[in-house]
Amino acid sequence: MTATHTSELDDSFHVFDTTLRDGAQREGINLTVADKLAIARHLDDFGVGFIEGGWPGANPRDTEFFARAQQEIEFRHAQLVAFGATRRAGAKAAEDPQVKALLDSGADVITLVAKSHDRHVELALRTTLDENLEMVRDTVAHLRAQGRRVFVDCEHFFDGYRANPEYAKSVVRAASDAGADVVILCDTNGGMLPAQVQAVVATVLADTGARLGIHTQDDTGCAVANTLAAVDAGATHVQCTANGYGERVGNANLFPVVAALELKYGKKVLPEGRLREMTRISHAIAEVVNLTPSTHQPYVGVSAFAHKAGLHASAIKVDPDLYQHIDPEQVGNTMRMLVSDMAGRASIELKGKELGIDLGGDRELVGRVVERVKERELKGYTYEAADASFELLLRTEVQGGKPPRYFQVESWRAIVEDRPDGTHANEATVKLWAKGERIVATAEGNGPVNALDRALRVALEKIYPQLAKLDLVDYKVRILEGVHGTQSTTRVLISTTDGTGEWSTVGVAENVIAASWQALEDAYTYGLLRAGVAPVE
Ligand SMILES: CC(=O)SCCNC(=O)CCNC(=O)[C@H](O)C(C)(C)COP(=O)(O)OP(=O)(O)OC[C@H]1O[C@@H](n2cnc3c(N)ncnc32)[C@H](O)[C@@H]1OP(=O)(O)O
Ligand SMILES: CC(=O)C(=O)O
Repeated sequence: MTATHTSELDDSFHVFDTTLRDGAQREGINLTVADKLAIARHLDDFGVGFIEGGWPGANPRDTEFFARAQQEIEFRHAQLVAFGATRRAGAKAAEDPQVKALLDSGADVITLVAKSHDRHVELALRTTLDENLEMVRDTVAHLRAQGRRVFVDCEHFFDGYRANPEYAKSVVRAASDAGADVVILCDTNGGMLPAQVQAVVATVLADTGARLGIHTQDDTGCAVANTLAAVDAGATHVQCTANGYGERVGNANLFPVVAALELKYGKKVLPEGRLREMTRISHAIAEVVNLTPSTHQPYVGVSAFAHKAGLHASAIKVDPDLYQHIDPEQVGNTMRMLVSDMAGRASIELKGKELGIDLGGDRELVGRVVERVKERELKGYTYEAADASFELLLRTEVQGGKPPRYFQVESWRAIVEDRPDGTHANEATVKLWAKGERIVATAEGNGPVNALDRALRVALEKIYPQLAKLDLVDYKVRILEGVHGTQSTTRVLISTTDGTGEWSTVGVAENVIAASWQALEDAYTYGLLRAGVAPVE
């Protein structure tokens, strides 16, 4: 059995996470037992009350997960939940191997999925409506007799309620009367809207008196709203998944649901201080499932508190609350200023502050930076995606037009040789001056940009050994429509890391190699600045 539940939260409201069961049903997610254990630790750390770990007996991985989770994880907040179905028609729960596997999992809490839509009973289960009610009663009673706490997920509840409300409610009553602690109304096909959910939950609560929970899928884009509508109607148990992972388009996203409950409803659903860990935990789970975190996810996305419009920035300068619905720190996120051609003076001042560069309230200087950004963005540069190039531009203006410089390029050249056997040789030569020395370096690479990058490194590494730590981690090219009709320009964005941080730089030119060179030069210059190397005079 799982470790004793030690959370300071009471039982009157449940945050139930099903990332490891329904979340794992998302296309593209394929979790190992080690992944599941890692996610369970993150969810427990976040402070959810219940973690549905999977369907023991359905596959060896889920069976192993339950065995190992109970041995290896000391749950501080959550209780582990096993998921399975009601017994088969015409059999006894006590003799059903699937039900036995749920007990064998050792989980103290078991969620049973039950049919509550008459058509599903007849077509999918191929049994009678009465026998389905008996399957629910028998399975719940058997698990209760074995000392387990039971939740019942009423599959397709809302569609079933529309078709046959009395039957759908009779399934809720059967579960509750047999000893289920919570009966969860599921929008399995995800087709509901908030007003419908709210009305049905309120009626079922009034008519059955059962403790109700809510489980929503996001097929209408309303899973979070539907979950909150159910809470408004009296549901006291919400089933969600981290980052909204789940079957088809996904489930109700745990993070906005919990944030809304804590910050908008004033309900204490997490242990003290855990909400501030939400952004970190969302990203950590994305890392484990190997999916890039959505930048625009509410509350936890990197863009959730990123401000681009100049008018917004000018008000934020006075008070950040004027353009933010909460203080980002409440959920462990941070406010960011984006610099682009939509920026005004206030955006630049706030960005300067964020970068630790004192603009000293110099209106003329700030105005010059605004103009320069707008002028360069018109040519195709983009500074919201190239933070390091913006910082170099800002420092250049602060120093009266003198850029931070570590080397002076005399010339560069890249050659691509097409060979008769269809292969290509790429070679680049860079000639530059650094600390009074003229350096000529040549290198080969797997493409002309890679050859240039290597030649630049060869040229500079002896003088600046700090560059050895730098790695180019991303390279993006985009062809931009020409300002004057058919002529087009190329924009290159490069991301670089030194192992402790990452920065992006931009280059724009008619020629992709020239654009890449600009972005490379900025990347290396910024890397040296970050390493604390003093620019040469
Ligand atoms: C809405 C949801 O997301 S519910 C969660 C669904 N999750 C999954 O299905 C993932 C894990 N599932 C599996 O590994 C497999 O489907 C298993 C092991 C559970 C079952 O596999 P199989 O025995 O080969 O059956 P299969 O998947 O083809 O069909 C499911 C069976 O369960 C029956 N069933 C479906 N729902 C229920 C229910 N609530 N209560 C009892 N039986 C049910 C079906 O009628 C069908 O019975 P049949 O074999 O007599 O036709
Ligand atoms: C139980 C469940 O996952 C559903 O009905 O959607």
